[in-house]
Amino acid sequence: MASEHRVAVLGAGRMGRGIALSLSYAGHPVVVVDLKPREAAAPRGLEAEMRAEIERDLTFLSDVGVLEDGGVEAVQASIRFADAAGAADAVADATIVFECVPETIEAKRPCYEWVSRHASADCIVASTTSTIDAQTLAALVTRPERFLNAHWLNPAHLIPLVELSPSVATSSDTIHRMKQFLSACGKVPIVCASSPGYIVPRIQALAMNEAARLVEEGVASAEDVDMAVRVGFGLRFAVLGLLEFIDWGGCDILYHASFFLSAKVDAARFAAPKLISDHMEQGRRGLRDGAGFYEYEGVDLGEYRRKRMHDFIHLLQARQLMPVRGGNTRPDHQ
Ligand SMILES: NC(=O)C1=CN([C@@H]2O[C@H](COP(=O)(O)OP(=O)(O)OC[C@H]3O[C@@H](n4cnc5c(N)ncnc54)[C@H](O)[C@@H]3O)[C@@H](O)[C@H]2O)C=CC1
Ligand SMILES: O=C(O)[C@@H](O)C(=O)[C@H](O)[C@@H](O)CO
Repeated sequence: MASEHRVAVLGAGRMGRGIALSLSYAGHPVVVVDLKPREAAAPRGLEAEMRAEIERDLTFLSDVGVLEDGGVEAVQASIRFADAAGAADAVADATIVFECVPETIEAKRPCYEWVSRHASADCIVASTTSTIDAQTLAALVTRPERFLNAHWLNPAHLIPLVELSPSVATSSDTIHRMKQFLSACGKVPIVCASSPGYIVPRIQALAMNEAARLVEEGVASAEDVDMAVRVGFGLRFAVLGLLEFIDWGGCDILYHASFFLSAKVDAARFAAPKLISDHMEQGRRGLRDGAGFYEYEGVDLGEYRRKRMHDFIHLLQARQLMPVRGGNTRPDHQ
C-alpha cells in the first residue's frame, strides 16, 4: 500500500481515469468524482464508460505480463465512482484531491469553490492542469498552503513524470507529502516554479506546433515528421536531456543554428535566450570546455560517454533499431 492517504479524483475523463488507474495499480484505493450535474441515468453511463476504458488498459497490462492474474479485478475493485449527488461524502475524508476537470477557469473555479467547502481544511488539493500556473489557481481555493499543481502526462498510468508546481503560498510540508506519496506510487515527481506550462507542456507545445508547421509548409509529411521524432529527436532525448545535449553537442552549434534559423525561418521563434550567448562568452560551451549547463571538472568523461552509449545501445536494442554490421536494412518502423 503506497501510504495511508485517502485520494479523490475530481473528473472522470482522460486524466481522471489515468490517475485513478495509476494509483490503484500502485495499490492505492481511489474515488473518482464527477461533479458535473447530469440527467439521472447519465452518471451510470459515465461510470460504465470509465470502467470500460480502465478495463481495456488493465487487460492490456495483464496481456503483456505486467499485471498478475486477478490484477484486473483487484485494481477495478479499488476504484470507486461518485456522481454529483454522492460527491460530498466521497471527498469528506480525503487527504489528497487531484482536480482533473476541463482546462478552463470557468470549469475549475466552481470546482475549487466546491472542494473548499467539502474537503477537509488540511486536505491537499492539486490540479492536473496542462498550462494554468499554480499562482492563478491558488487564488480559487481556501487555505492555499495546501494547494499545488501536479501535472501528470497522458497516458498517466504509464508516463512516470509528475510535474509539481507550488504557488508562493504552498507550504513545504504540502510539497514534501505530495512528493512522498507520488514516489511511493511509483511516479517520478519533479518540482518547478509556478509558471504557465511547467517544463514539458511549454517545451512540447513549441515542438508540437513546429511539427505542425513542417506539414503546413509542405516541408515533410506527418509520417516522416513523426518518424524523425521516433528514431531521432525522441530517441536521443530519451537518453540525453535537452540541456545535457547542448553540452554534449556544443553550445556553439545551438548558438550558430539559432542565428541561421532566426534569419531564414522566424526571428522571434528561433532566437536563443541570453543564457546561450553568455555561455559562449564565458567559454561554457559544454564537454569541450569542461563546463556548460553542467560542471565536468573531475568527471571521467570516458566513463560518462560509455554510460550514455550503453543507454543508447539498450534503447536501440529494445526498439530493434540497433545498427546492423554489414548494413542490412532495418525492418520498416511504424
Ligand atoms: N488530455 C490530456 O492529454 C491531458 C490533460 N491534462 C489536464 O487535465 C485536466 C483534465 O483534462 P482531461 O481529463 O483531458 O479532460 P476531459 O474532458 O477528458 O475530462 C474532464 C472530466 O471532468 C468532468 N467535467 C466536465 N465538465 C465539467 C465541469 N464543467 N465541471 C466539473 N467537472 C466537469 C467530467 O467528469 C469529465 O469527464 C485539464 O486541466 C487538462 O489540461 C493534463 C495532462 C494531459
Ligand atoms: O503531455 C501531456 O500529457 C500534457 O502536457 C498535456 O496536457 C497536453 O499534451 C498539453 O501539454 C499540450 O501542450
